[in-house]
Parts: sequence; C-alpha cells; structure tokens
Amino acid sequence: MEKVIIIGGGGHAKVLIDCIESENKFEIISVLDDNPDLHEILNYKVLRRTELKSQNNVKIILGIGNNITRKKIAEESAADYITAVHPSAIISKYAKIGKGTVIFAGAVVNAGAVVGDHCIINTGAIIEHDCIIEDFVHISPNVALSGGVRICSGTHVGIGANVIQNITIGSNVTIGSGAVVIADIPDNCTAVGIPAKPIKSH
Ligand SMILES: CC(=O)SCCNC(=O)CCNC(=O)[C@H](O)C(C)(C)COP(=O)(O)OP(=O)(O)OC[C@H]1O[C@@H](n2cnc3c(N)ncnc32)[C@H](O)[C@@H]1OP(=O)(O)O
Repeated sequence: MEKVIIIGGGGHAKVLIDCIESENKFEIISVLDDNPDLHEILNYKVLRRTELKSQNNVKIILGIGNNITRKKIAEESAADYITAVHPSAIISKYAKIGKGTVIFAGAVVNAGAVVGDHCIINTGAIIEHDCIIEDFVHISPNVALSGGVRICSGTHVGIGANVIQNITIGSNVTIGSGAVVIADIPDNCTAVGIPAKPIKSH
C-alpha cells in the first residue's frame, strides 16, 4: 500500500483520516502539525516537521480546512499529492477531480463536473453536472450546486447553501451558511441570506 503523510491535525484532519482509512488505498504513516500542544489525533501520533525522519516514496495530503492556509502550504512545497475519495461518495466517470482534493462521505459529483486541485468537497455536498470548482475551494457539508455553476479559486461555500444553475461565485468569497445564491457574486466578499447578497468586501 502507498504511504501518505497528512499535514494538519485539526478537525478537518480527523474526517480526512477516516476517509483515507475507509478508502483503504493508502497507509497513513504520520500526521504533521506545528502546534506544540497537539500530540495525538484519533489513533495517530502528531509530529512536528522537525521530528519527521526522512522518507522515500511518500505522498502527501493537506488536512487543513482553511483555504488560505491550505493554499499557502501547497504553494510552498512541491509534493506528490494524493486525492482522497470516501467509498460512499459518488463520482461520475465523466467528472474530473484534481490532485490534493478530498471528497468526503456521501458527496456526489455528477457528469461533466470539473473539480480543481486541493479542494474540499465536504460530507453530503452535491456538485451537479457541468459545475467548475477551481483550486483551493471548500464546498461545505450539504451544499447543493445546480448544473453549470462555477466556484472560483479560494472560495468557501458555507454549510447547507444552495446555488441555482449557471451562477458564478467569484474568488476568495465566503458564502454564509444556509444562503440561497440566485445571482452572480463578485470576488473578495462575504455574501449571506436568501437571496444571497454581499455584506462585506475583503
Ligand atoms: C465540517 C465543517 O464544520 S465545515 C464549515 C462549516 N461552517 C460554515 O459553513 C460557516 C459559514 N460561515 C458563516 O455563515 C458566517 O456566519 C459568515 C462567514 C457568513 C459571517 O461571519 P462574520 O464575517 O464573522 O460575520 P458576522 O458574524 O459578524 O455577521 C455579520 C452579519 O451577517 C449576519 N449573518 C452571519 N452569517 C449569516 C448567515 N449564514 N445567514 C444570514 N445572515 C448571516 C449576522 O447576523 C450579522 O448581521 P447584522 O450585521 O445585522 O448583525
């Protein structure tokens, strides 16, 4: 079995560990986290980067929920990233999934959808046909994206949000939990509500 190291030891890493164990394709050999107070996660010892012995032929996955931190680490280190897909997720054979991306239990990615690198498609999220999910996006649990939606890079779609067909949500956007998006959302803002409207720029 191929060996993998998880970088990041927070809540998202717990679900990722469970996903990788369920998939049974990779052996998790270490979890790395720079927080000196973090010593164990589930059944794994957490190591600092300096404590890791040099490893050959090891693959990496980022267990970090925050899009900005995940992007920073991915851009700092050229590694051989795996893609983790929970066995209960349904991925169309006509969909494309990028490297470093994780797809959790019960998620559905339908035909013609393209998911970029280092994305999180969280538990029970639905990515309908022909959606484009750019790199470093997080689609939270129970989000439903209708057909032909584009989510630009670094955006976080909050838990339970719904997006109607053919909408574009810009880059580095946060969509609030439970929002219903019925019009395009510009870059660099937070949008909430039904219908979703920008409430702040950042
Ligand atoms: C497995 C996992 O855990 S995955 C992670 C899942 N978590 C999420 O999806 C969280 C998504 N985050 C949210 O919904 C947050 O509330 C955010 C990002 C939209 C806003 O957070 P902040 O930027 O801190 O804004 P803040 O809490 O100050 O709220 C600003 C205003 O928006 C309102 N607001 C905040 N969130 C929402 C929302 N989801 N829907 C409607 N209104 C909202 C607030 O009531 C407040 O209104 P007011 O100014 O009239 O008082």
